[in-house]
Amino acid sequence: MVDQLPLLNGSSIPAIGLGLYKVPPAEAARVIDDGLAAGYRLIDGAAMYDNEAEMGAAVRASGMRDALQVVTKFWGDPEQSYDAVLRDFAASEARMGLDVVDGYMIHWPRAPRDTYVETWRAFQALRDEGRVRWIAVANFGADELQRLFDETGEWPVINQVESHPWLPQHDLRAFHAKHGIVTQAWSPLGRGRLLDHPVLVAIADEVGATPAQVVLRWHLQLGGAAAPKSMHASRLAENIAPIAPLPDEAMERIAALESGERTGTAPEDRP
Ligand SMILES: NC(=O)C1=CN([C@@H]2O[C@H](COP(=O)(O)OP(=O)(O)OC[C@H]3O[C@@H](n4cnc5c(N)ncnc54)[C@H](OP(=O)(O)O)[C@@H]3O)[C@@H](O)[C@H]2O)C=CC1
Ligand SMILES: O=C(O)C(=O)[C@@H](O)[C@H](O)C(=O)CO
Repeated sequence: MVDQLPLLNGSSIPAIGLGLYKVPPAEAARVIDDGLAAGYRLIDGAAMYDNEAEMGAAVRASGMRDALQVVTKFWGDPEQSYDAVLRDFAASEARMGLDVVDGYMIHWPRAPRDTYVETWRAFQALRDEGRVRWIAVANFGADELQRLFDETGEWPVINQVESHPWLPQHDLRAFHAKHGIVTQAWSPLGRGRLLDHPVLVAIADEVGATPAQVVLRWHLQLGGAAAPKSMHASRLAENIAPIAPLPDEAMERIAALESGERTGTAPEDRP
């Protein structure tokens, strides 16, 4: 059983979810079926991933709808506004064919447009109408989160941000923890690029696990969630299989890998 992390709205999410970025539409049903068989109960989709219809169809066909949390995201380009949210959400809803969407996220703050607060108000309206269970954001900084709260009185339940041993995001994690926001890591495996790092390979060898399992265990021990992606059934199972807690000295060796290196787009590069 995967750990559950409490959300500010009183519900919870599984600490490990299934990422769908770059899963081709024709492969999405198979990947989701493999994921559900392995134990995933949260699916991290987005309008931008071009596989929402297949995600919705796989969930409807699974016979497990009530046990699953289906997440999608508002891309916000070419327009990020109150009306654009209502329009894009209706399109996502129609593609997925689900009665309710569990989680809806603002994909990027797009801070130079200065429309993320009105965007958040549209998210609140969708939640209040019962079309979404919980509302969240991705790629927000602490100042942007604070402004959402100051102007609307509500924190997002999750901020999904790039995080892995090269980019642990300690300051942002501390801000989240102070306000009860869950940190959910995207590209939690550094897009697979850090899995052959000698330190991770050595720790994996010492604890009898794989480098991916060590990295995902590190995320859990930081108190956060993660949404790794894989096209392979064996890796999907590997990534969700629990391993024993890492000793403090292993956590310290992983902490020393911090370099600030990103494997994906920085928020300021998505204006
Ligand atoms: N909110 C946002 O802006 C963003 C959100 N995301 C979300 O985060 C999810 C995960 O991020 P993503 O960028 O996909 O990167 P990940 O860090 O999850 O890495 C995925 C890569 O690692 C490989 N991999 C996965 N498991 C293993 C394993 N056990 N051993 C070896 N290699 C492995 C995969 O290969 P293979 O598939 O061949 O197994 C793939 O190449 C996305 O799918 C998406 O849902 C991602 C980016 C931005
Ligand atoms: O996967 C996502 O959700 C994204 O937004 C990514 O495409 C992200 O923009 C990125 O890192 C592309 O390299």
